[in-house]
Parts: sequence; structure tokens; C-alpha cells
Amino acid sequence: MKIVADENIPLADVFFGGLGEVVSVPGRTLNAAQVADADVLLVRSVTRVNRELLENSKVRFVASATSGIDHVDTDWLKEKGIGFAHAPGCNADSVVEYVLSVINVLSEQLGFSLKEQVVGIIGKGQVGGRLLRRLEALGVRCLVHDPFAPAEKTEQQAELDDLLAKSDIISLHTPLTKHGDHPTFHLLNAHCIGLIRPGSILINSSRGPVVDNLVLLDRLRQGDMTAVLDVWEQEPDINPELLDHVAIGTPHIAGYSLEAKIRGTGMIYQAMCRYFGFPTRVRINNVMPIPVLRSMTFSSDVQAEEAITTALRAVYDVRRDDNRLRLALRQRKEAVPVVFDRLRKTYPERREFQSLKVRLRNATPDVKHQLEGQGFRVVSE
Ligand SMILES: NC(=O)c1ccc[n+]([C@@H]2O[C@H](COP(=O)([O-])OP(=O)(O)OC[C@H]3O[C@@H](n4cnc5c(N)ncnc54)[C@H](O)[C@@H]3O)[C@@H](O)[C@H]2O)c1
Ligand SMILES: O=C(O)[C@H](O)[C@H](O)COP(=O)(O)O
Repeated sequence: MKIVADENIPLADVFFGGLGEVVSVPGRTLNAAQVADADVLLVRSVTRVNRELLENSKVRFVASATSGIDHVDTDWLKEKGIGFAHAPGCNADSVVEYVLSVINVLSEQLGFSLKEQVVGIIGKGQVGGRLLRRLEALGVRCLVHDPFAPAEKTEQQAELDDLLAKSDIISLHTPLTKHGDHPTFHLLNAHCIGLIRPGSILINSSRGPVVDNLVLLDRLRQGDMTAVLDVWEQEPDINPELLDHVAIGTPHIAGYSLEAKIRGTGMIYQAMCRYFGFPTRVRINNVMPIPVLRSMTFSSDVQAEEAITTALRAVYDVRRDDNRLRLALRQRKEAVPVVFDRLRKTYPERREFQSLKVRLRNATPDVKHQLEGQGFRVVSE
């Protein structure tokens, strides 16, 4: 069996090597000739999977090691009887931790207390739902807008216009869709961006085109709101002027924790084994590397907020990713798309909060409870 795989799928050989010959290719430029004699195609979000790519191939199964599937023409695959799988939720904790790091950094830079903010979550799926739970564990008031997955608590439920007008922090977690009852392409258009209150923060880690980037840039030029973008229109050729106007800008890496990427590979491996009726021999937990930072100890007088900030920043600080992007673009040695893709390809190892064991010496049960609510593994000593 010939398996053509995006070179940015980590551990592809470890998972798929026992199932066939694995051929690694750059996903962004993958073309029909490269998949013509493949049986299986494994992609990430940068490969457009459609008739043009596959109509003359013998590919029987396609999998994307991603949550989003807007790059895949699933209707065409279905029509042709080609199997398809993706990895829902593989990187949800990674994106949640990206957003929590953003909020943590901005609360210090802009001088606000998170507990006094209203956070509006648009899209309550794997990412939005988990973000909601972590924020609730911190005692933060949240509003939720999702026409397909209403909030469990009526007081959280909000129409889009209301959420935009009432939230101090707005975080987008919808897929990119162009059809159906509630398409999200330019969901945040001129009308919606106009509803965002002066002083509010908009975070987009969903897909670039969910926000009309030119309208956003116009609003940011007025200097009365803050935006954070991990995803951009026209990736990888992002607009440098927009980067200059956002408080934090990163190259579509919110979901790039090592756990998320390996989970993504493992999930599509399991799906392929199910599809072809193969036994699964490789286990995700058995191939997950041990983190460099394994534990951290706090003494008895630590307060929950201080412990969470210290642990959170030790595991992930979004400013490092923002710096890498700005520095690389400032050097002007490479074109914008080259920088964007290079930073993604050479992304340094980043771990999730659950990789850190927090040791608490005589701390109160509240500190333990709050750290656990943010996903850290806590041991009381
Ligand atoms: N930046 C990154 O690295 C990264 C990582 C993971 C996912 N993503 C993006 O984030 C998206 C969400 O991820 P997920 O894992 O939570 O997906 P998901 O499918 O679990 O959740 C998406 C949610 O959005 C809701 N939704 C759909 N249309 C909506 C609309 N018009 N208004 C409000 N809500 C709407 C759905 O009902 C669903 O609950 C993915 O589709 C992907 O595009 C980005
Ligand atoms: O939808 C997702 O899961 C992520 O946005 C996506 O996977 C980002 O990484 P990429 O596939 O482009 O490497």
C-alpha cells in the first residue's frame, strides 16, 4: 500500500510505516502527479483535497490530521466512494491554552482582572466548549453563541449581535463554512465588527476568513480595540500591515502543541486501521515524548492566581510565538509566505498544561482545585 503523507505530519513513519510505504511530500505544493499511484493520502490543512487533485488517482482513503476540514471537498469524496477521516478535538486543549495565554498576557499588559471581564465564545464545539469550562472554573462570566449547539445555561446563551456588544473579550471557534443556514465566511463583517465595543479584545484562532480582515484592519487603525490573530485571510501570504496593528500575531500555531500534533496523527492512524480492518498496533500514549519541564513546586503561601500564572507561563507563553513571527518578517530576508510556512514547519516543542505535574506543599484545597480546573496535574505533599 502506498501512503502519501504531508511531511509535517509528525511520527508518520512510526504510525503508518507498518501499514505500507510512506512517501513524505510538502503539503502546500502537493499535486495530482504525486498522488496518482497512492492508495492513501494523509494531509494537514494546507492541502486542497478535491477533484482536481484526486480524479486521476487510485486513492481509496484520505485523512486529515486536523480539526478543520474546509480544505477538503467531502461531498466529492463521498460521491466517489473515497473514505475520509479527520481528527476532531485533537488540538482543542492546545487552542484553549493558546487563548488562555493570550488573555493572561493581555490582562497584564492592559491592566485588567479576568474575573471582571465578560468573555464571548462564538462556536461551542471541541475548542469553544473546553474554553468555556476552563473560564468557568476561574469564575469568569461567559456568553456563548452557537446556532447548532446552544449553551447549557440560558444566561449564557446570546445572539451574535448581543454577544459582540456585551463582551469584553470575544473568542472565535467556528469552522469556516460557505454554505448552509449559518455560514461563517466573513461572519464578522463590517456590521459585526462595528458592534464590538471600544476597549474590547477580539481573538481569532479559528480560520482567517471568518473575520473580514480588511474591515478589521480599518477598525484597528482607529486604535480603539485590541485584536489577536493566529489565523489570517490569504495564509501564508498574510498582510504585514495587519500584523503591525494586532497586539499578538502568530502563524496559525494555536493548535501546535506536541500532544495535539501526535494525537492528530494517532487519530487518523486509528481511523485508517478501522477503514481497512487492520489491527491498531501503535498507541498514542506510548509514543508521546516525555516533556522537558516535568514538575513545578509551590509552597504553602501561594495564591491560586499566582500559581496558575506561573505554571501557565512556564508551559506556554504566546509572546514567544508572536516574537518569532515579527522578528522573522522584520529581517526581510524571505518573502512573507516563506516565513509563515517556515515558522510552522520548524515550530519548537510546546507542551500542554496536562504535561506539568504541579506539586503543592501544604496549599489550600482551593489552590489545588483551581489548578486542576486549568488542566494541570496536581499532587499535594
Ligand atoms: N488555529 C488553529 O491551530 C486551530 C486548531 C484547531 C481548530 N481550528 C479551527 O477552529 C475550528 C473549531 O474547532 P473545533 O475543534 O472546536 O471544531 P468543532 O467542530 O468541534 O466546533 C465548531 C463549533 O462551531 C459551531 N458553529 C458552526 N457554525 C457556526 C456559526 N455560524 N456561529 C456560531 N457557531 C457555529 C458548531 O456548531 C460547533 O459547535 C475548526 O473548524 C478549525 O477551523 C484552528
Ligand atoms: O484545524 C486544525 O486542526 C488546525 O487549524 C490545523 O491543523 C493547523 O495546522 P496545519 O494542519 O495547517 O498544520
